[in-house]
Amino acid sequence: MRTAIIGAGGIGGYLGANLLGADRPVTLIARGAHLRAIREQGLRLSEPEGDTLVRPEVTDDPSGAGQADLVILAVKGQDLPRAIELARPLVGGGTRLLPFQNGVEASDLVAEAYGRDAALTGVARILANITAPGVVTRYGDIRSFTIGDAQGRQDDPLVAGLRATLKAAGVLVPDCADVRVDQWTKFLMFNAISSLTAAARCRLDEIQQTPELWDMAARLVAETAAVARARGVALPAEAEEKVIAAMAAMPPEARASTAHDLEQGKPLEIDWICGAVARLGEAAGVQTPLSRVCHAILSPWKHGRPGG
Ligand SMILES: NC(=O)C1=CN([C@@H]2O[C@H](COP(=O)(O)OP(=O)(O)OC[C@H]3O[C@@H](n4cnc5c(N)ncnc54)[C@H](OP(=O)(O)O)[C@@H]3O)[C@@H](O)[C@H]2O)C=CC1
Ligand SMILES: CC(C)(CO)C(=O)C(=O)O
Repeated sequence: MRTAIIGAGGIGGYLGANLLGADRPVTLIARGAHLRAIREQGLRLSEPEGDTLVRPEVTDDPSGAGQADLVILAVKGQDLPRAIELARPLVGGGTRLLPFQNGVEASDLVAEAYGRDAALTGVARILANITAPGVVTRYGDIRSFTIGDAQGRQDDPLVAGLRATLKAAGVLVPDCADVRVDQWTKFLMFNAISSLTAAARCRLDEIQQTPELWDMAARLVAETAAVARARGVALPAEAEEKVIAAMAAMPPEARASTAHDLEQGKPLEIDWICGAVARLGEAAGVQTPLSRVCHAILSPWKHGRPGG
């Protein structure tokens, strides 16, 4: 399986290093100082268990890279439309494209460009980021990647083959009856912690200890669940309760990547998170007042720190 990965950060760097460590052919599409460092020194994946150094083919121009069996789209939501177009020379008749963005719309965007059969659905649960040019660091023990076809099913032989390849490379790829349900279940949690740890600029324990904020978290979970159900997603009846219990058990210092991006003055994925809940809710006739407020509060920072 020839794999191309667009975006060599937390997700793409982790998956690329694992595949390369298992001698699978991978081309990374990277840019800037990270690209130059990977080209010169290789890509280092630093994990609690130790470091792995791999020397991938790396480029910012996939036009000479040839077609791939699998293209992993591992950029932030706001960079996905550009990455989907950048993938064109990598895509042939049998190529599948696997997006891992937070939110619930990536697979549909891929399907619009390349057709529903080519688009896969991916849900990433991991804590990893670029800590220096050429270096991706993973924290803690969460690291799983739920993968299905565009409908969220895993029984397609190609999806089974792809999961087997990733599993053989050491990547955790859980069984899942409906990956779209899993994606929305993560989104229930992510919209709440992304919106609140960013908008309130605080850690999860500070949200838990502030009754007004913990109440807002529960209401954000409920809004997202209402939008999911209005769109026909078969969330189990106890989904909200389970997500709130899981949020209560998360590490006290937890903050979503949105909060880290805000602090560092980087662009925010909010159009794909609280903005998406508001937009999809409006289309489905569901009120989402808190997602709207969080999106409005964070909007001045959407393209990075205002003024620079
Ligand atoms: N990292 C994590 O722990 C988790 C991330 N996710 C989701 O996964 C998605 C990917 O996130 P993550 O891996 O953290 O993102 P990162 O920012 O760590 O990595 C993305 C990389 O892609 C690069 N990039 C963007 N556009 C292009 C392009 N056109 N050509 C080449 N390189 C490009 C970025 O470069 P530059 O820095 O120059 O923009 C960056 O190096 C997001 O939607 C995120 O929410 C989900 C679960 C956990
Ligand atoms: C919440 C978490 C860490 C889970 O993977 C995440 O997706 C993010 O912060 O981007």
